[in-house]
Amino acid sequence: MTIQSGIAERIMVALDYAEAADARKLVESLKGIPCYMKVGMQLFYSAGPGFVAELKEKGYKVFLDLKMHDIPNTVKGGSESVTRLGVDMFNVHAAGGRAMMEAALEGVDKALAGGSGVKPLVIGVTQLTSTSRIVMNNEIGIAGAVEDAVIRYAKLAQAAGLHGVVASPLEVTQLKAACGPGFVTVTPGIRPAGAAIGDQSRVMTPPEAFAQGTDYVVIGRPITAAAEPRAALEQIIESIH
Ligand SMILES: O=c1ccn([C@@H]2O[C@H](COP(=O)(O)O)[C@@H](O)[C@H]2O)c(=O)[nH]1
Repeated sequence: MTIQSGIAERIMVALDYAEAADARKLVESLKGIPCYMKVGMQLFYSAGPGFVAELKEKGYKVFLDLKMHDIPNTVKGGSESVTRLGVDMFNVHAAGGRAMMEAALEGVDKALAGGSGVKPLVIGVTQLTSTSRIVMNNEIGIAGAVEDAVIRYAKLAQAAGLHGVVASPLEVTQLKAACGPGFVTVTPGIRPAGAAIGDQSRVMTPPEAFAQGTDYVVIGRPITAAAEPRAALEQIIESIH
């Protein structure tokens, strides 16, 4: 099939594997499809920066999804280090507060001043897509609707100078209205019709998510757990047209 690169470039494939060899096999099976690759904590903690370098050598854009959340000085140092890896995007928890997010941007600037060439997008995590209203209200202790909490976090992230947020596609319309169309939305919680929802809570199908105006969708298991991952990704791309 002909791959429409415009859409493929906005699909982030979550390489959630324990072994670099398994992630490598998946990447090989998707060869020629210009998707974004997402490296999360499972793969990064086992395979390390070397795997990010491999993906960059293969020409992929890389979202390093480590969701930093610590005191500002530590997040500044972490951000400096991941910027040096040459990632195109990384994230920090907006719940860490404005000073912490500003420190992340300072870390990026420090790495760039030291000669790292790529300026990554720095994205704030709002409410995880596995969090339902009941969990947020009764366990985490944040009152009100999830959308309201997401918008509050997003405005804080924007005030700190971040480029966008991770949220569910259900909040994209409100996010774009509150923060402007240029504020980047990265949306996991994507499930093709009929796919198992698993531990996700706030979900939409790929065409629905793009219809909301999201910039990027993050898709893991519907691709990685499919019998034929390449065919699964191709079907998702096809469904969006
Ligand atoms: O709120 C969030 C933030 C990050 N994720 C990550 O996205 C993928 C989703 O994988 P699926 O298998 O498609 O559920 C995964 O790597 C998460 O760590 C998220 O789901 N929600």
